[in-house]
Amino acid sequence: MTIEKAAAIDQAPAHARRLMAALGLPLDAPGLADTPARLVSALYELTAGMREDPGRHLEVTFPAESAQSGVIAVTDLPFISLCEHHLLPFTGSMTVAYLPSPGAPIVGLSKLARMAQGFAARPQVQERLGEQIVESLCARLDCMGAACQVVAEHSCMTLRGVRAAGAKMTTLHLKGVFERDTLARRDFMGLCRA
Ligand SMILES: Nc1nc2c(ncn2[C@@H]2O[C@H](COP(=O)(O)OP(=O)(O)OP(=O)(O)O)[C@@H](O)[C@H]2O)c(=O)[nH]1
Ligand SMILES: [Zn+2]
Repeated sequence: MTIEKAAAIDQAPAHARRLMAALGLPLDAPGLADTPARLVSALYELTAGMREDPGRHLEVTFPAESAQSGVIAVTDLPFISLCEHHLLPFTGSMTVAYLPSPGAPIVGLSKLARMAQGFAARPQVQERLGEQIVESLCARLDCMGAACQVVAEHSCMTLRGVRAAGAKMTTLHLKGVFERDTLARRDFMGLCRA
């Protein structure tokens, strides 16, 4: 973080306090005294992906054991993101996959999760999140394609507004071989949530 940004974040609890005051919240109540600072701290944590390049996690690779490998996927990957319209969380799970080019290095499994969670830790819409994940895989890895399914519950839609408790959004992004080849797509869809 730059010195300018460090100074700005120091001011943030005072701004949060003004926001709470404008809402008529009882700032003098003992339980709320530290809430402005906690709110800033929580939002800072939930936007950590703004302060990193999530794709850098894909730089840790290993030589492939054999020249021909199949689809590599991580399934049921949990994530927390912030809806950019309301700054309320949306949470769920993802299936993230890529097909390495023959003989190309493969990436450490946890790095797929770190990369995906890094893009999630930004103000997002779900569609962009899935797209950034497949674009990052295709840009950083020697692969024939990448795919990502995201299934999430948006609290802006379940806890407020239309209050559609339990409603979920599903998005699918397919690139390269997953877009062109029905067999690769079928393999991927077999790994995804129904
Ligand atoms: N496509 C898409 N829409 C989203 C996502 N997150 C939130 N939204 C929607 O963004 C829209 C914002 O609409 P607005 O009318 O500006 O906001 P609002 O008045 O709070 O709308 P309501 O939620 O209907 O009360 C809402 O329909 C949200 O459900 C997302 O990841 N993808
Ligand atoms: Zn929202």
